[in-house]
Amino acid sequence: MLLAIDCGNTNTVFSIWNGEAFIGTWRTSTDWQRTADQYYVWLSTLIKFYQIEVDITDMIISSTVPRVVFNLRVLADRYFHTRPIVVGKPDCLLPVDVRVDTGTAVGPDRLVNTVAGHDMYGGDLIVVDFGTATTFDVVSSDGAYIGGVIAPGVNLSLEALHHAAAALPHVDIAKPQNVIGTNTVACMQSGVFWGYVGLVKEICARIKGERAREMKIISTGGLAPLFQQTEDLFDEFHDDLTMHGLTVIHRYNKENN
Ligand SMILES: Nc1ncnc2c1ncn2[C@@H]1O[C@H](COP(=O)(O)OP(=O)(O)O)[C@@H](O)[C@H]1O
Ligand SMILES: CC(C)(COP(=O)(O)O)[C@@H](O)C(=O)NCCC(=O)O
Ligand SMILES: [K+]
Repeated sequence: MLLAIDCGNTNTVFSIWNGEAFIGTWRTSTDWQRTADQYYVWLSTLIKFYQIEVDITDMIISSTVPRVVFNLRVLADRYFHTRPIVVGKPDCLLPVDVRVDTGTAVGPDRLVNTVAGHDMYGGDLIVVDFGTATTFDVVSSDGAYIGGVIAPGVNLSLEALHHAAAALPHVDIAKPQNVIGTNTVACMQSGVFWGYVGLVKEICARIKGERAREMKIISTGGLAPLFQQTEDLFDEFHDDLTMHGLTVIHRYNKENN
């Protein structure tokens, strides 16, 4: 069985797969100081709670936080006696090309999203991932990652308002009923939510313009469901796109490495 780990700047998601069959998924906050022993206690407790038969033989990691990889490697070695594939490392093969400026270290999550998008939807794609940051990954007709856009994340934008302005409270994001807010919280939610709708529309339109072609827009990430509530920003929504990409990359490395 495969343990696939997607570590973002906010959350780390563990998923277990038996070939193509999905077994289970659990989420913890990202903390580079968490040790291999702590991960194992947490994971084995959940597996026991759900009464799942698990035999992990393989592990693949994508991490936007380089420091967490050390303890995840120890987890693989000590508890599962396996050497993990780490996306972005030279010994991890990718089934797609990466066409960016020399020396650019593309976020591994963006590479994984590209592979998943290409596997599921072919080419000419824009993958929008609403995580800590909001990323737009542009996928060419042959499935290559050819660049994209990085914008501040939705929660990050709300946090920035709260931190910089003494009278603005901490606010959770929600879709506001109206654009004109009649209280502070509604005003802040409106600015970020509708501002984001505009940001997504404008950036996607300009990407399509620059590429001079129609492109399919796919959304994923923790906050993607929020924007599913608004008028057709996206052609597809895929909750666990990144996890799917990790299984594809794992299989590709098993077959070719
Ligand atoms: N179901 C949810 N409802 C509300 N906020 C969420 C949910 N899941 C994640 N978030 C928030 O969305 C943001 C992005 O989450 P996530 O996609 O896990 O980020 P990352 O991949 O960067 O760790 C975080 O600020 C997180 O707190
Ligand atoms: C842009 C990101 C911070 C997004 O990370 P996330 O929101 O998923 O935690 C991550 O992909 C990253 O660190 N990228 C490196 C720079 C690049 O992709 O060009
Ligand atoms: K992201």
